[in-house]
Amino acid sequence: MACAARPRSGRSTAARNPVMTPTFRTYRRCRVIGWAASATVMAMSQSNRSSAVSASEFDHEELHVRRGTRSGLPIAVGIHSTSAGPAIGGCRIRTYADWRDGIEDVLRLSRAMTLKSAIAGLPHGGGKTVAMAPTTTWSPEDRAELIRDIADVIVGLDGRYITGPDIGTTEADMTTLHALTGGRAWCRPVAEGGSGSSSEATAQGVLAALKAAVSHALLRDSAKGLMVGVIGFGSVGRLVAQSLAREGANVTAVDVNPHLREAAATVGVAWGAGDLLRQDFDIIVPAATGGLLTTESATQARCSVIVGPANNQLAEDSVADVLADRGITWVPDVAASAGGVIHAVCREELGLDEQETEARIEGIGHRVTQILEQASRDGVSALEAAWALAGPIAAGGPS
Ligand SMILES: NC(=O)c1ccc[n+]([C@@H]2O[C@H](COP(=O)([O-])OP(=O)(O)OC[C@H]3O[C@@H](n4cnc5c(N)ncnc54)[C@H](O)[C@@H]3O)[C@@H](O)[C@H]2O)c1
Repeated sequence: MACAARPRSGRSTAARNPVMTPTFRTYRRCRVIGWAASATVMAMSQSNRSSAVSASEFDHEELHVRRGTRSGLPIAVGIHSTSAGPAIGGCRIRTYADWRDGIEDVLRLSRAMTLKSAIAGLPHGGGKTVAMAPTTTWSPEDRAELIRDIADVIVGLDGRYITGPDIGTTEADMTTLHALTGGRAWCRPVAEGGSGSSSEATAQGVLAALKAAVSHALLRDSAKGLMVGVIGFGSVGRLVAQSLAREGANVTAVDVNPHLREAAATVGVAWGAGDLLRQDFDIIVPAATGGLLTTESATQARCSVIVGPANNQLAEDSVADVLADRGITWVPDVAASAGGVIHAVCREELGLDEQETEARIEGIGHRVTQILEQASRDGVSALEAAWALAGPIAAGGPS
């Protein structure tokens, strides 16, 4: 049976900080370097796109936009902050309907990485690479040229940015990038000296975050007997679903790939249909792509807790207020999804063993409790509480 949502008091962030549309002013804070820099800014200033973006969101140290000399494809690297240490964040290769979506992606994702690193207590700021793949079919040779172009951009950043895998890149790509950039790429395969796949560590972090959220919102010490909907049965989603089913939760999963249904059945996970967010569940685990939570979907959501690994779950920051106002406990994805990056940093940089690394990942639960308690105490959204807690750390202050 799904639990009732609790309303909360307090003024919304959106009310205090009016949202701005992207304009020249929004972007001028970035040090835009490289190909089409001024065109980028001007095109954005003339754009009538309706997506709303807060001005502070794009307060980046650097935005590099280059056309690869071999591939001819646009590559953008956003460095949001290096205050706490070199910026870290994955390398995404994907097709965008409009190149401005790629720029927006790199800015949003690199900013989120600053918050994620700070919440996780890592000595790093946030960065991201977005390489815009062609809409037409391309060959493995074309792709290899793009990887070499990406390496050139990273080398040019003199150690201010370290990359890793993300949508469209693999551990094998990290082997290539590691070799071409003098080690500024993490998560090579374990056999090659890297920390390998981050999926298990990410799932462990999501489970720690979920336990903290269930304790805070539902006053329970486990998910046993609760109804859980998992959206996305991929690498992380299936590990989370399987673990919760083993714990005694009633787990239902959906995925756009219907072939995963059999795999779900073998681990005791039911297969659902339609939009789980609009169905009765205690907990929803977003484990597919970003942007699941819009003002509309947040208004119609019927669960008590939302916690999952998907990056950029909020279509815009103000959705965190909609969720909080409706009494839905949303765990910021920057906290819930940090297990993977904690694993990479602990294993590849800090020299910790697996046991010490696991303990650091479990610490996500403690951070989530802090965020949710502060949000309740101050009557603000979990996103605002996360920035209040981690903002000073992200700026290089005490942890
Ligand atoms: N893998 C990690 O270590 C890690 C770390 C941090 C964040 N994340 C984020 O977590 C999410 C899941 O990561 P993953 O590694 O499991 O990815 P994945 O690609 O293995 O799995 C994603 C799954 O979602 C499904 N999917 C896509 N769109 C969907 C939709 N609209 N509805 C239902 N299912 C849909 C895909 O078919 C796929 O099975 C991603 O957003 C990723 O960026 C992953």
